[in-house]
Amino acid sequence: MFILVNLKTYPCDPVAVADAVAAVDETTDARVAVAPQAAHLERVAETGAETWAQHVDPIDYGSNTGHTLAETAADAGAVGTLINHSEHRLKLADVDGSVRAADRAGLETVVCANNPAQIGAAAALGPDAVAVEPPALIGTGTPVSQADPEVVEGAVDAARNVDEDVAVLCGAGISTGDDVVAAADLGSEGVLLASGVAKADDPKAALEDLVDPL
Ligand SMILES: O=C[C@H](O)COP(=O)(O)O
Repeated sequence: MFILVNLKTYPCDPVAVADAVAAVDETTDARVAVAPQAAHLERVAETGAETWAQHVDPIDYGSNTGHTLAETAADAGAVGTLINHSEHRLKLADVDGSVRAADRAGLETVVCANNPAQIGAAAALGPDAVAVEPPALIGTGTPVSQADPEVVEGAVDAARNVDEDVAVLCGAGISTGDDVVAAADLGSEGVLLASGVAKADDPKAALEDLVDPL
């Protein structure tokens, strides 16, 4: 299982969480990675934790003020990027452009989408993975894998019907090892989560709980 921890703009210490990610990754067969804010990419990558960007823009080198260039994220140590999060929504053409930009820079891609229909569209753009996240469950602590299993199964089917090589993750409310096991049982190859780790009093203990049953 792939466990990708998105730090969003939560007021956590990104280096401390990254240290915990790196340490827990050593103890498990699961793959554990962290996605800090763009300004923290380099410091986080220096911990040795697998580091992802939260976003890259559909641009190339040039006159693009205030944007995130995929190559710059890669230079800072990112090995992958989220694209089209519910909290950073893109037009379909821009999702496509961001996937192309990430490919150009050698970044792995996870395109997020709200529901199975959008997952099918996202999978058609050829990312490495898609992640289904019902917006209503994000940040609630109610795990999509246990509260809305149909959406995860639907996403797995939708992606498989388009491109069997695109992995499917799920996210929203995931915070325990039981939630991760439930996601795996539904056909998900990973989970995308944030508050369960970024807002935890002890992020390392939260990560240990996530991987414990794997
Ligand atoms: O990117 C992560 C997702 O939005 C899930 O967030 P959450 O784990 O706080 O529900």
